[in-house]
Amino acid sequence: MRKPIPVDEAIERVMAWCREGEKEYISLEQCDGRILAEHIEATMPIPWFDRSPYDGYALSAEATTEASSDHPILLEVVATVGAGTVWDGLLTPKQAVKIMTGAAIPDGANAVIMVELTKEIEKEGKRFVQIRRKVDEGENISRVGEDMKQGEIVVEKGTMIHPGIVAVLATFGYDRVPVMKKPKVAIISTGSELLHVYEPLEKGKIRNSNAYMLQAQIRRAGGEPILFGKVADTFEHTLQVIQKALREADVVITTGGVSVGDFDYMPHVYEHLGAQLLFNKVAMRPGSVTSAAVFEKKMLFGLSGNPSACYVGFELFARPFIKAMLGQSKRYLTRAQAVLQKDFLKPNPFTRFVRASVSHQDGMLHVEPVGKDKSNIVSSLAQANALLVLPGGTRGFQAGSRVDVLLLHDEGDCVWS
Ligand SMILES: Nc1nc2c(c(=O)[nH]1)N[C@H]1C(S)=C(S)[C@@H](COP(=O)(O)OP(=O)(O)OC[C@H]3O[C@@H](n4cnc5c(N)ncnc54)[C@H](O)[C@@H]3O)O[C@H]1N2
Ligand code: MOO
Repeated sequence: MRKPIPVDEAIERVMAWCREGEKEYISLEQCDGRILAEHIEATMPIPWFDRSPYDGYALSAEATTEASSDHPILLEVVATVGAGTVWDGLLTPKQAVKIMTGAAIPDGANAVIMVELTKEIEKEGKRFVQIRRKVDEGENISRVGEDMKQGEIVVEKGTMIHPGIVAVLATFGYDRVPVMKKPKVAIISTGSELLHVYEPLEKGKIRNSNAYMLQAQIRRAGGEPILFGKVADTFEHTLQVIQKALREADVVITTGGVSVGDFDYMPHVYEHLGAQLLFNKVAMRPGSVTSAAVFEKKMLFGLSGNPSACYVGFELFARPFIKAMLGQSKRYLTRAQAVLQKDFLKPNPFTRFVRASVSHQDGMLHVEPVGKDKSNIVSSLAQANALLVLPGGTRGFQAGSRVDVLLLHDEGDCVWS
C-alpha cells in the first residue's frame, strides 16, 4: 500500500534536493526573459556627468539675482551645445550657453533656464538672452548619480530580465549578460497507446498531448525541454530511455506508468536503478499518484499520465524545482484570495486543485470552477487560469466563501482598468 503524504511535505522533500545551476554569458540582445546570474551593481554613477534635462540656457544663477519681468537681464550667448557635444570653455557670470536636453553642463554654469522663459536678441553682431526671473542654483540640472549611485545594487541576481532591466544593462555597457543556464529537462511519455501528433489515429490510441503541454510548461518555468518521445509499455524500453535521459538532462520528467496497473513500470524502474524514492503518493487530487525519486543527485518526477494530473503535478513540484535551479526567489505560483461564485461541495480527504477561472470585479478577485473536473480531462485545462485550492478534510465551500487560488498565467496578465 502506498502512503499518501501532504502536498507541503512532498514539495519540501523535492526542494531539499535542489541545487542552483551554472551561469553562462549571452548577448544583451537575447537576454530578455532570462534569469540574471549576478547582481547588477552600478559600476559608475548615472548620469556620470551633470547634464541638462531641458532645452534652454546654462548660466550662473548668481547673475540672475536681480532679474525680474520689469528688469530683465541680458547674458551674452557664447555657444550652442547639443547632446553629445561639450563646450570646453569656462562660463563667466555675464555669459550663457544655449544648451539642448542631454548635453553636458558647461564649467562655470550652475543652473539652466528653459528656452520658453527666455528671449534671444541680437545686438551689435552678438547674441544675448533675456532673463526675466531669478534662477536658483542647481535648477534644472540632472546631477551625477541622480539616477543610480555608484556601488548601488540596481537589480538582484535571480530576477527575470525584462525590458527595463535590459535598459539598465545597456546603460552599464553589458554587451554580454551573465544569466543562469537553462536546466535541461527531459520529457518521456510512457504508454503503448500514444501516437505522435502527426500520426493517423487508430482505435484505442490517443495523441501524446502531455509531452507538448509539458514542453510549454517547462519553457514557461525557464527550463530547456528535451523531448525523448514516447516509450511503449515495456520495462526494458522504459528503463533504457530513462537512463539515456539521466545522462543528457538535469531533470527527468516522465508521464504515465506510475499507478498500480500491470504495465505501470515506473516504480520498477526506480527500484532497478536504485533511485531514492521521495514519495509515490500525495494527498491531492488530481495527481495523487505523482512520484519523485533521486538518482545520482538528479530529480526524476514521475507525473501521472492523466493530463490534468500531469499538469498540476508539474506546476506544484517541477516548476519550483526548475525555478530554484535558476536561482529565482519567486518559485511558486502566486497564491491569492478570491470570492467563490458558485457552490463547490465535494467532501474529500485529499487537497483538491480545481481548474478554475478568476476575474477582477469591483476590486476583488472572483473565482469559479471551469469545465469538467476529472483528472483525465484536457478541455478544462484550456479554460483555466487558476487552480482553486480546497484543503483536504473540508466538505467544499459555498458561494460567497473566501477561498485560496493559485494563479496560473499571471506573468503576462495585466488588468488596466
Ligand atoms: N486500481 C487503480 N487504478 C488507478 C488508480 C488507483 O489508485 N488504483 N489511480 C488512478 C489515478 S488517480 C490516476 S491519475 C491514474 C494514473 O495512471 P498513470 O499515471 O499510471 O498513467 P497511465 O495509466 O499511463 O495513464 C492514465 C491515463 O492518461 C492517458 N495518458 C497517458 N499518457 C498520456 C499522454 N502522454 N498524453 C495524453 N494522455 C496520456 C492514458 O491513456 C490513460 O488514459 O491511474 C488511475 N488508475
Ligand atoms: O492521481 Mo489521480 O490524478 O488523483 O486522479
